[in-house]
Amino acid sequence: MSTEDWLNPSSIEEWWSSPSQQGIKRPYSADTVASLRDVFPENHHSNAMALKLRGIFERVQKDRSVNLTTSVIDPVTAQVMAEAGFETLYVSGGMSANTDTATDDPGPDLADYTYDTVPKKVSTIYRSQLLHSRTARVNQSGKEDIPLLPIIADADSGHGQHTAIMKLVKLFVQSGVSGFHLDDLVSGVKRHDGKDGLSSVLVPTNEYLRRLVAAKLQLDIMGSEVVSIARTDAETATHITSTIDHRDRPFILGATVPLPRHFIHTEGNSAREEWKREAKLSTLDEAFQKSHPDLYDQFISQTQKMNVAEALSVAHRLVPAFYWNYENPRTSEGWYAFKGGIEAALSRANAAANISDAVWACAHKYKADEAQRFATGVQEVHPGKWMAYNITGGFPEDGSADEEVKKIPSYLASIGYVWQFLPIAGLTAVGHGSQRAMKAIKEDGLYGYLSKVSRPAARHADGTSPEWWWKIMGKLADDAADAIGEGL
Ligand SMILES: C[C@](O)(C(=O)O)[C@H](CC(=O)O)C(=O)O
Ligand SMILES: [Mg+2]
Repeated sequence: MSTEDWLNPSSIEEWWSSPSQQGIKRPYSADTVASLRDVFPENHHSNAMALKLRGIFERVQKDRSVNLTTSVIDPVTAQVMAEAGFETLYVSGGMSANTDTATDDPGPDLADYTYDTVPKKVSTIYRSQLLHSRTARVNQSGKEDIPLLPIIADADSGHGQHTAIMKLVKLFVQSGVSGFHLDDLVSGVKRHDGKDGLSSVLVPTNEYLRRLVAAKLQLDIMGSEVVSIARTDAETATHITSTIDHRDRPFILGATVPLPRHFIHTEGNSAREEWKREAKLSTLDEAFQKSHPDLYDQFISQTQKMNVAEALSVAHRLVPAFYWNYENPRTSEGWYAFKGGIEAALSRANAAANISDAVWACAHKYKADEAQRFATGVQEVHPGKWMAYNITGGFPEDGSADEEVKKIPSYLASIGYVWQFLPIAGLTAVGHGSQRAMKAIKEDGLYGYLSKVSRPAARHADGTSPEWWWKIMGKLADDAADAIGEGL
C-alpha cells in the first residue's frame, strides 16, 4: 500500500466496509484515524494470523463444530498442540502471572504485572511457531504445513486508562497475536475467595465501552485485523465504581430498610453479611415495584434512560416517603453494591457488541442454562455475533459428572459459541507431563529418562526431543552458516 492510500480516509472507509470490518460501528471518523497514523503503511504478521482466526470462527459458526483450546505457557507445548490438531492457542494473564512476568515476579492472577507481560509471552510463542514452521519446511520432512496457530491473548482491564490500553494493543499487534480480550473489571482488586462478599468490581458500562473503543481505535490506526473480544465479568460482580450510567441501573443495589449505620462502619465478614440481610438490598426498580405496584408503569415510563440518581428523584416526586438508598451500602473504597448475574452480563455484552468482534461473559463455573440464556440474548440483538466461552472447572473430582462433561463442548458449539477455552489447563498439563517425567527419572535415573522420557518424545518428534532439535533446527543454522561462508 502506498503512503498516499494509507493516509487517505476514503481507503480507510473502504477497508471498514470489507467483510471482516463491516460489523463494527465506530464512534470516530476515518479522518481521525488517518490523522493518528504514522506516515509509513503498517502490515504486521498479526494481520494474516487474525484473518486466519476470523476464517476459523466463520467456519466453526457455520458448521457448529467444536473449537476448543487451552492456555499455553511455553513454546514446546504450543508445538505439541499444533501437532495434536488444535486450531488456536490461548495466552492467559493468570497463567503468565503464575509462572513468569515481564518483571520476573510471579504471583496470583491480579493483573498487577506490567503490561508488556502477556504481549511478550505471545511474541515468544508466536516466533517459536514461525521457527518450527520454517525448520519443517527447510527440512522437507513432509510436515511443511505445520500450522501456525492463531493466538488469543488476555488484555485484562487494559492495564491503565485509554492511552495505556492503546499502547498495550500496539504491543499485541506487533507480537503476532490474532485476538485479545479486554474486560470491565477494576484492575487488581478481584478476590478469588469472595471474602467480605467481594468477588469482582466493575467499571460503569460507559467506561467499559471507552476501553473497547480505545482498543479498536488503536487497531484501526495500525490497519489491524486483530480480533477484539469484549469480556464482561458482570456475572460474578458484586460491586461497581460508579452509578453514572443508566444502563447499569437495573443492577445497582440499595437498602430498602433504613439502618442507623452505613455499611462502612461494619467490621468483619459476619457483621457485613448481617448488615446486608437487614438492609434488604434490592434494585431501585424492584423496590419501587414492590412498594408501589400501582405507580410502577408510570415510574418506568418517566425514567427511561435515567440513571439511579435521576430515577430516584422521579420516585420521590411520585411518592415522597419512598425509601431506597444506594449510598448506605457503599464500601470504604466508595464502590456501590451490584447485582451480578447473567442478565447484567448480557446487558454489557449487547452494549459492547457493536464495537467488538466477539463477546464473552466470563463464567467461573459452568452453568448450561446461563450459557444458553447468554447465547440467545446476544443472538436476538446481534444475530451472528461471535461468542466465546471459558470453562474453568468446578466439576466434581469423583467423576460423577463425567458423562455430562463429555457433552459440554458440543452443546456449547450447538448454541453458537465459536471459541471455547480452558484457561488454566496449560499449566495443569505442563505440571502433569513434568510430574510423570520427573518421577521416572527420579526412580530409574538415566534409564528412566531414556525409556520413559526421551524415546517416547523422539517418536513423536514434537520438539521435546533432543534429536529433533539437532537434526532439524540445527540444519537451519548450518544452512545460514554455509550461505555466510560462500564466495568470500
Ligand atoms: C481467563 C483468565 O482471565 C486468565 O487469566 O486465564 C482468568 C482465569 C482464572 O482466574 O481462572 C479469569 O477467569 O479471570
Ligand atoms: Mg486473566
